Amino acid sequence: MHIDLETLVVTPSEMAGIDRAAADSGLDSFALMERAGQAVAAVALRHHPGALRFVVLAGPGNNGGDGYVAARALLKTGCTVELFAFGPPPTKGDAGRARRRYRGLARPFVDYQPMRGDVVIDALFGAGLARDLAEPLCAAIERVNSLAIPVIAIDLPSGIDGRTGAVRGAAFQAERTVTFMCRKPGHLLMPGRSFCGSLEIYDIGIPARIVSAASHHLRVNEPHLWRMSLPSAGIDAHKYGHGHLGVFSGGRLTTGAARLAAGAGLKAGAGLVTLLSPAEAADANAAHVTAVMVRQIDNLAALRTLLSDPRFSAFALGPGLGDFARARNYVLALAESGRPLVLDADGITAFRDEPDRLFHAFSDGPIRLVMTPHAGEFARLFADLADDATLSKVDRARAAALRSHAVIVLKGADTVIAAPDGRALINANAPPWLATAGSGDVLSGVIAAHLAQGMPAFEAAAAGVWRHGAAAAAAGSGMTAEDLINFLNGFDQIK
Ligand SMILES: NC(=O)C1=CN([C@@H]2O[C@H](COP(=O)(O)OP(=O)(O)OC[C@H]3O[C@@H](n4cnc5c(N)ncnc54)[C@H](OP(=O)(O)O)[C@@H]3O)[C@@H](O)[C@H]2O)[C@@H](O)CC1
Ligand SMILES: Nc1ncnc2c1ncn2[C@@H]1O[C@H](COP(=O)(O)OP(=O)(O)O)[C@@H](O)[C@H]1O
Ligand SMILES: [K+]
Repeated sequence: MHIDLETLVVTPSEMAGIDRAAADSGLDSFALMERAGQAVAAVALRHHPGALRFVVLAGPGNNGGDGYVAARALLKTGCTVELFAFGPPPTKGDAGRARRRYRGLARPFVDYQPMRGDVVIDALFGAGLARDLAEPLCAAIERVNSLAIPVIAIDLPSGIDGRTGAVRGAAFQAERTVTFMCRKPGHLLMPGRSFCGSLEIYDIGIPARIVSAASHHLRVNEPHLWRMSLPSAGIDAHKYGHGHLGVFSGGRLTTGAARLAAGAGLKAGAGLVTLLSPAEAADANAAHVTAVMVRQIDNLAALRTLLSDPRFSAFALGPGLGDFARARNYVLALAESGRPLVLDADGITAFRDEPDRLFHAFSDGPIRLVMTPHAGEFARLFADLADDATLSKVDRARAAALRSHAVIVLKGADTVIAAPDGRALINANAPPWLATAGSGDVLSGVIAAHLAQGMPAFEAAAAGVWRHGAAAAAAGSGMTAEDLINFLNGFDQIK
């Protein structure tokens, strides 16, 4: 069986379990450290063959142990190497052994004076970072950062929490980070990701089955995880075979957001898309669309009539909607109808005073609600989860999915997609220019188009987030939300 470590993400505590399982299976743990440190030395030499001196900053644990191995390997090649030890130098275990085999000088950390021309090997803390860094460490790290000294971080830039991606006091702004076996959440979640520089994942020889057995369904969002759920376009395809998506429009002055979602839905593959518009905005909508249709829906009775047409296969509600009472009534009617729904923006905010009513409405049967909040909208429905500083973004999205019986797309530079069954993905293909007015509306439309075509909710959301990021990358900086729609690729072009 092929085990895919490429997309797997393991937390530091899972990694510690993997370490133990590897040792229990008879693997030589010192050999793992040796390979880790050697890999770091090789990376340092490959990228900085002309360094004036390599400065290894070694901590008291196994991250430090990797640093002693790297220092020994670099010394052997004739480089200038200086090692500064923070805290009590390791005496026991693999790190103690690595320290004893290093024959160079180990000076106290406080003696380190950063100089231009240094290349720092950051071996202070990795997976074992347990608390905020104290002041002398923070000051030293900030000094290295301010001099723009290249830093090669071992496992994680010291100061980055591997579980949450948070900065614990201060962190090295690494040029590159060398990690082992697979990525950790701190490499992908913000702000951690922005401190890692380019990431190299090195296989130090822990069997894949041991790594995957200890992990808990967290992965990087990549097409092969959902490609098999994509709708296929047969030669005899009919437009209704690709579903009919209904997108609810806001009032007279706020119709643009729904039109972005509707346009994106059509481009993303829905067979038909209809804007469901209040009377006051129907003309404005009709004047602006061509392939997208417009239908007037002014009240619950009209919506119920529409829902009696079984060809409407999914809905998107929220972008630019405005009227919260209307939003709640419509959402509850949609829940009753059993149709899948993407709930975004005002559709989410509409339930801020009674989130349980929303969750209850979708609590039975297969998952058919996808919510796409940014952090602010998330806090409106899940205030306790948003306020709990001990939770990572993954923990938050997972807990919210479980509570709401919905797929949660918690947006941002590091969008997390989570399902009630615990599956979670971190998205990593979105360029920063995706943060532009209306791009969230486009995302709602793409995900809703996938639902309309019958994709399961988690895969629909994951594929939507990825296609959205890929479209932004293809559109390039300076794009607008309208441009983004035009750069959505067909399913057959997803590599
Ligand atoms: N998993 C694997 O298979 C492999 C893992 N490998 C490597 O092991 C690394 C994990 O090693 P690790 O568990 O020893 O933790 P590590 O990051 O060295 O830190 C722990 C030390 O730091 C200290 N400390 C913590 N926070 C602190 C703070 N704020 N301020 C000051 N001190 C603080 C803490 O002290 P304590 O909390 O006990 O007081 C303890 O002494 C991993 O990142 C990878 O590089 C490789 O060798 C290959 C195989
Ligand atoms: N720094 C960033 N890098 C990449 N993508 C981002 C960044 N910030 C936000 N995004 C993405 O941009 C979109 C913004 O959506 P949203 O917050 O709803 O804005 P709007 O309401 O203007 O559409 C989301 O898909 C989000 O994941
Ligand atoms: K480190």
